[in-house]
Amino acid sequence: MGEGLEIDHVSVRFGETSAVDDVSLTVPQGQVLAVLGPSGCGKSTLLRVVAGLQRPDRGTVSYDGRDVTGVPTHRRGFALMFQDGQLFGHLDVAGNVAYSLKRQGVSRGETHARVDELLDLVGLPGLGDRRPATLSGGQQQRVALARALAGRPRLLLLDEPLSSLDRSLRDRLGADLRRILADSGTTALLVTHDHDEAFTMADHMAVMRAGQVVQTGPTAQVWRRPADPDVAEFLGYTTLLEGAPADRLVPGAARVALRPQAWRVDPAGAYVATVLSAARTADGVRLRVAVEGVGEVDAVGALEQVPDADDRVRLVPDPVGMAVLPAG
Ligand SMILES: Nc1ncnc2c1ncn2[C@@H]1O[C@H](COP(=O)(O)OP(=O)(O)OP(=O)(O)O)[C@@H](O)[C@H]1O
Repeated sequence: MGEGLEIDHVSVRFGETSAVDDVSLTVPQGQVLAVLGPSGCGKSTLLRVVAGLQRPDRGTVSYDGRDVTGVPTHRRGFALMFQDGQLFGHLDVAGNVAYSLKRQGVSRGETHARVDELLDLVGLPGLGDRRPATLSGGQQQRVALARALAGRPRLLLLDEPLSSLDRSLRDRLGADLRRILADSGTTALLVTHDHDEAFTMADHMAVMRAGQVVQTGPTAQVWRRPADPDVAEFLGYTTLLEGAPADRLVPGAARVALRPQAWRVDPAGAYVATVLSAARTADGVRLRVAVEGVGEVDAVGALEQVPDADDRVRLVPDPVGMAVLPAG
């Protein structure tokens, strides 16, 4: 049995609802696994089982080969971090970070040094005497991470840690958290409904649907090779091509999923299309077009040239926005 977390055939029922249905997953020592799925798929329940806050009806949770299914939360050596940080407002930043160290009976001097080290790690040196209310949302999440890491947990459990932040901050902090977890060698399980959050923070991904795990693998691999159309749609692919159009785009492929970025308006493009609709977005123009010999797809263009419905445009396909799916 390997080192790290092992979830083995875990099921949880609430009355008629099968919240978690025979889920098995492993998170090897030092790895970050994101469990990605829509609201209600059972990911929070699964996280609660791992944390020891929910007893499974079936199955076991083990760490480093030891069954911890019956071990109380505070004796598992795991730490939790939630979407809204949940810092103690009456304590300053240092007091928040030191919280678990005090409870563990760590000496004052050692606590002081560890708090400084953790505030450095999360990019907030010197902010120890600030109150949480005087920090930005992103800074508060960094403090929450420092607090979670303080007791050197063998496993960090993260429940949508970035979802209360705005988009640009989310991307930046996500990349920072990934680096911090890697630098500290932390083993982590992240649950989220946001594919960007999963992608920025984790090396490996498990996609859940209706209580079950439907795909696992390295994040880039799941991204490039979604198991089925539902997974593809959940990952942000907006169109599915099957049969001849798929084969025309990617020779030999039976099904191809496309992101809007898979087609770019370009006068030099080899494909001819009729514009069905066009809308301005912050990143450019988003089009729905009917491509000759392919079908209806989304496309992107530059804001300088917003076409009208029924206009003819030329398009260049971009493989980066395409994923080949197994035949259905
Ligand atoms: N304590 C409970 N009692 C009854 N049903 C519950 C309970 N907790 C969760 N459920 C149900 O179990 C299913 C899975 O819920 P869960 O919260 O794990 O999903 P989720 O993917 O985390 O969703 P969200 O992202 O919205 O939190 C849902 O159908 C939910 O209604």
